[in-house]
Amino acid sequence: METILDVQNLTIEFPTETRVVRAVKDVSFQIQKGESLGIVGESGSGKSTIAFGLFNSVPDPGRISGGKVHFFGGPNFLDIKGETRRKFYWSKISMVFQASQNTLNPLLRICKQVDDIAHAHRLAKNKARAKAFELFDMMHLDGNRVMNSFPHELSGGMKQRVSIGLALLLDPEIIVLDEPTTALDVISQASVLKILNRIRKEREISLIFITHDISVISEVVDSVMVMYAGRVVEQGPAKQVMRYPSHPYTRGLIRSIPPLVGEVDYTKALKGSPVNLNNIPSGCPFQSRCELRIPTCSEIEPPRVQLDNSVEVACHLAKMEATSQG
Ligand SMILES: Nc1ncnc2c1ncn2[C@@H]1O[C@H](COP(=O)(O)OP(=O)(O)OP(=O)(O)O)[C@@H](O)[C@H]1O
Repeated sequence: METILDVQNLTIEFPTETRVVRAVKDVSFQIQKGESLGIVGESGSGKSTIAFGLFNSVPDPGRISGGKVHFFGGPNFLDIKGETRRKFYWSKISMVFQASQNTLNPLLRICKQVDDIAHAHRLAKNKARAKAFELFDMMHLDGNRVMNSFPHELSGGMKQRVSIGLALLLDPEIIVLDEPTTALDVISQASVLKILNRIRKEREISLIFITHDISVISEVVDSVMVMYAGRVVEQGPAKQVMRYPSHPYTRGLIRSIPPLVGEVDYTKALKGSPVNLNNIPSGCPFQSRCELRIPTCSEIEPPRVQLDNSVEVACHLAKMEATSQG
């Protein structure tokens, strides 16, 4: 298997007036060619900041204070600057931003936006348009109608599929999708995910899905990384994590998924709210919401332990269970 992306100990900080907020702490993961990874966690857990980190474009006043990002076994991408870095985007790795349908230029017909991308990357206009037709067709869009439309003439779901189509225009090898389906109804969500999965398989593209909703991606990703307070609390093959979640937070996220039929049981929902990054207690950042906490949880931050099922988890209890079984 070819490693397409290797992220090692990525740490990203936002200095505030009183202290430095560590929005992403020591995050490591790898993606192989054609593989998909889901990054999951509640709002504020650091998911989007990781994506900006991969592109070395963390918004001010943020800064990457540690770690390395290697694409295709190359040098640390965080050391690469200027034009080389810019060219790399879109052609090798591209991103579909949160509410990306709103990032389409409202003043330009879609065909003009295709031309702009072609121009910026020195691609022949007719080739780019032909490719866009092909991609829109794959996204179940009527190419003629879409190409001649202004964004406001398209529905939210169509615009989202156009954005994804545009992200594929230069044949990137990795696409990062930040909440790609949040603005869509359930049917459009399922359809967009199905299409993306098909494209991934056909073209062997690697995908990173970022979402707060674990139910959205559980069926379409190979592996899952669960984030809490900027840390990875559980990470491993999606089937294992979904079937046998080891971290109490992951269990809470899964229990909070509303059933497809019947009443929503609010007693199962995750209790409390995410920890304030300005004021993380010592020990485990999840301790105040954890029903299983033990004294050690308020004293020592749990180290990551590797379980038998290839899952890594940062929880004292999981570590104790693993040790007692092993
Ligand atoms: N521009 C910024 N200035 C200051 N702090 C920031 C900035 N962007 C992010 N942060 C900090 O980083 C934390 C993580 O933000 P991030 O957007 O990565 O979370 P997220 O998990 O993607 O949530 P959401 O789904 O709501 O975007 C925030 O809670 C905030 O403390």
